[in-house]
Amino acid sequence: MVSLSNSVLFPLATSSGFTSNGFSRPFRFARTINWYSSDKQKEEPRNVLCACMAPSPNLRSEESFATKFEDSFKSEDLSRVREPEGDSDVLIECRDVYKSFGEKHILRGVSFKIRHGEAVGIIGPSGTGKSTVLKIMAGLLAPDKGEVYIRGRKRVGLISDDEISGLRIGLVFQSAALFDSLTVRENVGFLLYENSSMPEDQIAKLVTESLAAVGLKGVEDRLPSELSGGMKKRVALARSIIYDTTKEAIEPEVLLYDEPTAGLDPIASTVVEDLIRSVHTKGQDAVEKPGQIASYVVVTHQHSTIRRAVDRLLFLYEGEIVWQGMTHEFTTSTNPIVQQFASGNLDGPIKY
Ligand SMILES: Nc1ncnc2c1ncn2[C@@H]1O[C@H](COP(=O)(O)OP(=O)(O)OP(=O)(O)O)[C@@H](O)[C@H]1O
Repeated sequence: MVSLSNSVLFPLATSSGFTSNGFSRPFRFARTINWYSSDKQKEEPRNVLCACMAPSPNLRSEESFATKFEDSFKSEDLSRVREPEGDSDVLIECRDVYKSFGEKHILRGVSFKIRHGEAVGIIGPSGTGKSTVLKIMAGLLAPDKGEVYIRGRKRVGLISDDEISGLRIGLVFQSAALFDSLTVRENVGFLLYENSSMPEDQIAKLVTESLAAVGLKGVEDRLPSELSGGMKKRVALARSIIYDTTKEAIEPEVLLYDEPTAGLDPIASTVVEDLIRSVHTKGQDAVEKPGQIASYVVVTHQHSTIRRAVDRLLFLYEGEIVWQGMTHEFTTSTNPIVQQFASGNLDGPIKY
């Protein structure tokens, strides 16, 4: 399976199954594709893999989830935070994860769990490693030390074809790096064109519906270069929510959004935030239904995104999760790091 430029959906991927053009099947689009994973890292076009695994789901209802978290994260001091009992609904867990780039020690013992039904935000100062955490969760980067568990099973290194399907993880990258030589229709429908047996007119219909869901109409035949930055982001989101409707049941899916509203005007941000909420299906409704986002994680700096699209927050600072709590607890926190970040004050423990 293939991951795409700005949005990625990756049920199963094989490190060995890719051809020289980066795709495991004869490629329908003959034009050259350049893919860059982010603005920060202009990289060579590359193959990105993904996928997942896991035991059969034993997932709890939305109600029990909500109750657990209300109870569990009242306290903001990490040493006092109680973990909810039972881990049967944990979809992704990072346990004591370390990651360095050369001399830069970015992550220094990051631990957290993403449970079925959750809408989690990761916040923290710039350059603190939030995108790195997402890439490690997605299996695009391997931790130097520590473990990533996908539905209770330890992932070994990067994603590989040895793994058993059981959870789809999608990553919507920070930049709007669509395939520049493909039309919007081809970009949004890419996975279906390449990996499904759906007829092209059916895919085209789904593309139009996905675009409509993000507030775009009549752009199917345009190239990315003919779109504004905000429109490109929305096209990428449309691609992240499209799915094969001919499948009866698939694994639950976790979507990871890297700054989905950065650079958008306030109204476009609201459209995207509401879309993120709308594709999220909690509880039993999300179990083994195609196209349902069981949980999602958003890296963001935007207050509106935190308010509208996130229920629980993880605060990453100096390589560790220094605070976590429900969104409504963020602004009333007495943690000096959180207080400084929430107020934007120059004085405080965070030094720039
Ligand atoms: N592939 C890489 N090679 C070298 N350094 C990297 C790589 N990826 C990230 N970094 C560095 O790791 C640090 C953390 O980057 P990351 O993008 O995860 O931070 P972030 O918290 O998401 O930042 P921002 O909020 O500004 O987007 C930065 O100093 C970045 O330059």
